[in-house]
Amino acid sequence: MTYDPKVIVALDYAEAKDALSFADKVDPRFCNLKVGKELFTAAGPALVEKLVNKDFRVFLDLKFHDIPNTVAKACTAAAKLGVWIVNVHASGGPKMMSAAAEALSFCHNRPKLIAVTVLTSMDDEELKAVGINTTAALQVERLAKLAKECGLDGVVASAREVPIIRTFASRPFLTVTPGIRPAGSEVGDQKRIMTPGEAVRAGSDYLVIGRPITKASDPLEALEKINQEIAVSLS
Ligand SMILES: O=C(O)c1cc(=O)[nH]c(=O)n1[C@@H]1O[C@H](COP(=O)(O)O)[C@@H](O)[C@H]1O
Repeated sequence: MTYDPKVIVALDYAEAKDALSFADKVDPRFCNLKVGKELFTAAGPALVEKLVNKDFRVFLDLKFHDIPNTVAKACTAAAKLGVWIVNVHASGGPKMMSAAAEALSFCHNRPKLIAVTVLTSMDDEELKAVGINTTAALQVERLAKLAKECGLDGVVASAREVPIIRTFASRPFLTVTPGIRPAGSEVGDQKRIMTPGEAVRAGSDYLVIGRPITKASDPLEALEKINQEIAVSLS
């Protein structure tokens, strides 16, 4: 594959048919796709394999967070689907992350393994509510360092934290950033947001974008506009 689109469209649909209808209209040159908990629970591995067979790079976003053995086995099962990226929660700890990385090292067509640091829907106050008395930025820094030490390929964080991550983890360590909101779009439940242009200027490798595309009156036009904003910001 010679193309490397920066957008990962979050296919947060309730049914396989909606996801497939979107995938039928877009070209893998213009976006990657993400299958998350809602769609995977409804449609399962068969849908993931269909998207992979359409030549899309698929990020299977199941955010595994369990004991090391369970997460390692779940990652191995995900690898068998031919996905591009799988993820775990960094707060599952270093033993869990290392077990996942080790399990994947034995897989044919090894997917990239990335760790969610602090969900983009959380701010400092939410962190405090779960007993983490530091800022989201410092917690992202701590967990991203841990993920790197455990041999992961990158992290999920907000684009706001990418410059901090880049001080200790240069490419090819990946920064995958949800919480992307084009200017004027609805913020919804996201807290640590940036526009597509700001995110790529901050150094984000891939931008995870759901509702601003999937809920737009014309999703393809919304994707095209975002791709244009990214191209302008990179030029
Ligand atoms: O791992 C993720 O993809 C993820 C991590 C995170 O911290 N925040 C976050 O929003 N996501 C996912 O990114 C997508 C964002 O969707 P929108 O808020 O609709 O753009 C959703 O599918 C989330 O599950």
